[in-house]
Amino acid sequence: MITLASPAKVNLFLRVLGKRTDGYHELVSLFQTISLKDIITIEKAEQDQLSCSDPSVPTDQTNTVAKALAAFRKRSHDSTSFRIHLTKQIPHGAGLGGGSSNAATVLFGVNALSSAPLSGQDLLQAALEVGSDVPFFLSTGTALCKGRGEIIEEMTPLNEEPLHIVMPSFTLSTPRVYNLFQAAKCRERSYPQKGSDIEAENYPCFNDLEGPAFEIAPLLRDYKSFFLSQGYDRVFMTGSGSALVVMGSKEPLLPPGCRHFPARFISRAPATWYHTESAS
Ligand SMILES: C[C@](O)(CO)[C@H](O)COP(=O)(O)OP(=O)(O)OC[C@H]1O[C@@H](n2ccc(N)nc2=O)[C@H](O)[C@@H]1O
Ligand SMILES: Nc1ncnc2c1ncn2[C@@H]1O[C@H](COP(=O)(O)OP(=O)(O)OP(=O)(O)O)[C@@H](O)[C@H]1O
Repeated sequence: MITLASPAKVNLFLRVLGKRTDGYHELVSLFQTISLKDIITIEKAEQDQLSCSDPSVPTDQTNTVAKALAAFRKRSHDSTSFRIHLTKQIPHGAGLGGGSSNAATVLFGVNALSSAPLSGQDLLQAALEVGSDVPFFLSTGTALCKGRGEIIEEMTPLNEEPLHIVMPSFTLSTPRVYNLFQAAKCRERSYPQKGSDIEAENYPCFNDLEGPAFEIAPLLRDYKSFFLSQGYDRVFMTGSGSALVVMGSKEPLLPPGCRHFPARFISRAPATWYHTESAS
């Protein structure tokens, strides 16, 4: 049996360039893994069995882990069955990529337990089949991502920064947020075009999806203003929301009903996976 950490991500900046003919949006985003994590155990078994500590997460074929197993088998032609258990701590519908991270972690784990039939490139293709955010989680933790998110420029780790994830009592649907995105309503901002242009201690923090997300959930705009009024200068939504990121070490005062997760940036060494103890 192996036990692996499955970390959340934040999008430190997320620029949406426009809608493509295939329905997806073209992005440029600085992705970073953080210490908030799920724990996944994987072992070989007589038949597939998926269980989860959170009863609100489906354990059928719609679970990203089941999709990852199917994508692995399609390429490896290996029919070994696995018992997989997810201990969830990452809130879902949050823009923290929890389901995507679980899928990448399982791709890494079953490939390792099966003596690595898939190459790194095969794993990336299997990952993209599951979702746009999944390939990033096969990186070492800091990357400038383009395209749907699958064109990954790995970077050296950024400076350690404490942050706070604030999770409202409501979630947001990724397709719904993208559907409301209007490029014309977005403020033009300059952003680094290459990973090598990004400084470890100085990078922009913004999210072009805040406009549509705040339209769906106006409370989120009030929450952002509330944190800015407490003196934080970097407050932004991650992914398609609904979680907000508040950068800084001081613990923020929370609006009623919100949950709070202190976190920090993490990375992994190539050829290993995220350690279960490397997260808070
Ligand atoms: C918002 C982010 O989390 C930023 O990292 C991602 O772009 C979302 O990635 P994800 O959750 O893996 O999304 P997917 O499962 O691939 O796509 C769900 C839906 O989101 C929309 N979608 C997603 C990614 C993208 N680049 N453009 C899109 O328009 C599409 O409507 C798609 O049908
Ligand atoms: N392994 C999984 N973990 C969490 N949710 C899952 C998983 N598999 C399927 N889901 C479903 O996917 C939905 C979105 O979960 P996820 O954690 O990926 O959201 P998210 O934080 O919005 O992610 P993203 O940033 O990738 O859009 C959940 O509401 C849940 O029903």
